[in-house]
Amino acid sequence: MAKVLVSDPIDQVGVEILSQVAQVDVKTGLPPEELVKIIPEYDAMMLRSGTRVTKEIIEAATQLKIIGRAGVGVDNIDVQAATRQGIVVVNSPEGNTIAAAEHALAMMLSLSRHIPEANQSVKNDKWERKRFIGAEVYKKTLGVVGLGKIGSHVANVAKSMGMKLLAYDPFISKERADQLGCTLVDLDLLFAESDYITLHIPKTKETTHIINKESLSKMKPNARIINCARGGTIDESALAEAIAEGKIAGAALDVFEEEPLKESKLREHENIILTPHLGASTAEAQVNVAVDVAEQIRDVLLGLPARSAVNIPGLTPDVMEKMRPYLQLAETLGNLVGQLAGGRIERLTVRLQGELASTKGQPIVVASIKGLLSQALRERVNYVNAAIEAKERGIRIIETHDASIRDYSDSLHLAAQGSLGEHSVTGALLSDGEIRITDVDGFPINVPPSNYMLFTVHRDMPGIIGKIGSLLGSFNVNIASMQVGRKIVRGDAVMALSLDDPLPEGLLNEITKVDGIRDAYTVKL
Ligand SMILES: NC(=O)C1=CN([C@@H]2O[C@H](COP(=O)(O)OP(=O)(O)OC[C@H]3O[C@@H](n4cnc5c(N)ncnc54)[C@H](O)[C@@H]3O)[C@@H](O)[C@H]2O)C=CC1
Ligand SMILES: O=C(O)CCC(=O)C(=O)O
Repeated sequence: MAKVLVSDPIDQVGVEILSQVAQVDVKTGLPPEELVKIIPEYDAMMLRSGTRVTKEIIEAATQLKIIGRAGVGVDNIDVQAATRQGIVVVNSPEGNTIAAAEHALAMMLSLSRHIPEANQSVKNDKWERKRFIGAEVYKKTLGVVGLGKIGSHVANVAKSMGMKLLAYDPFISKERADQLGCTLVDLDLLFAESDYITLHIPKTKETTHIINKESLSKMKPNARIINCARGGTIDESALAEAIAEGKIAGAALDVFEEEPLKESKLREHENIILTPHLGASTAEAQVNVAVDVAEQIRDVLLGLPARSAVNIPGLTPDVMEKMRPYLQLAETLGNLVGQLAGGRIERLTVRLQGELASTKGQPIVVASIKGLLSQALRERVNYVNAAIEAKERGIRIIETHDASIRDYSDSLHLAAQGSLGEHSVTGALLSDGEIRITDVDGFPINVPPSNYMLFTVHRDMPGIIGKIGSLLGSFNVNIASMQVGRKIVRGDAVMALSLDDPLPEGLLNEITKVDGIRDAYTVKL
């Protein structure tokens, strides 16, 4: 039975889903050295933001097939290392959207009305009504940085509270911003005009310290900043300094450069509100993300696709479902051409032909590479790491589309340059989804792929086929089917044989000695 490690607290419903297919061990708060020790036992891992899945942990995870992040951000996982090792990383892109948006809105109102300090004051037996004069958000300007799922919900609610909305997001169209009632502006204008600035961006190279000493100096003295997105997007010492000097009015932070927050000047100011990464911490969101991610882990352990994989570009379940027969075709042809071309492949050309030419090529290319590398890497190559493995091996991948080639209504042509020279194969799908190899090295044939195959290039002359048949028979190798393809009579021809048994050692050499045989290749599909 598969084993799943749950390394952060997740809702019980997630554990129940995982338990349908696996033994589930809930071990939270493990130190990294302990995690490295136990991770080799596990097939899957499920976590929130509390566990850091480092390269070291991934390299020790020899059985791991999937890492599930019960939440949005995967910045606590070394996704690159996981990809390299063929481990699928999934998340829950929408399960906690509302929770995080509502937390940001709660932070904005708490900042405006001094709720945390007023609460503390009453609990300290005081009644300080004059001390806590607040500000209304009505008719104030909210600058939303990052107009994705959470930013959009914040904008929607803020609009209904009568706020004016500015937004900065270089990847969002003006139409989408208009729909949300936001005016798209550049960052400097957003900083200069906003009374409230709320961040809803991932942490990237571009967004690291997007709020810094310089940007803080552009803000209004009454500006208040809210960050319920990612730590590291704000330069925390510059922020503490700006607030200490009265350059801006306050900040509310849920996320930090380092979590848990260590010694920090942020703690010193009354007009800074701090929460311990609670954006997703609602009962509803925790059920949503636990179900979403546990279902994906269950599916992957059952051999089904994951719906929100962050490291299988282009291969969403929809695409997988629609393209499955073509992906199978591509894998088979990749495997075949890889063996014909020998090891040390330098180049793979993938040509989508006929009606297939209008299809997005990337999934088919990835599947072809997976097939190509499958002899060398076996189960270590999958849809996650195929492209990266090819790149690291220096294999040039060329994708072309040609709608004018219509031998079959659609077909796939793969050519590979390897240590045995340049070889090509073409294949198509029959109406029942069966795969046919329709061309080898330019010779037309029509054979289904089979476990063991023998291909020969020979002179088209009487007697050759019989000789090969007898030779195979003398070694007790049974022929399941045989096809010959030629371009011209008595020129060169290709013979494709499906065999019930693998070729015994030495037989291939005997075959190449037969008069008229130019080349012979044995292939295992
Ligand atoms: N505090 C918490 O507990 C939670 C935090 N989050 C975090 O909130 C953030 C937003 O999440 P979602 O809205 O779900 O993500 P999303 O992917 O839907 O939206 C992110 C938006 O940021 C934009 N963006 C990317 N680079 C940008 C840049 N340089 N400048 C401006 N905009 C940029 C993208 O175009 C996108 O529209 C993420 O970092 C996520 O990890 C999410 C849930 C809970
Ligand atoms: O799991 C959590 O509580 C953190 C959620 C979060 O930050 C995210 O989903 O990006």
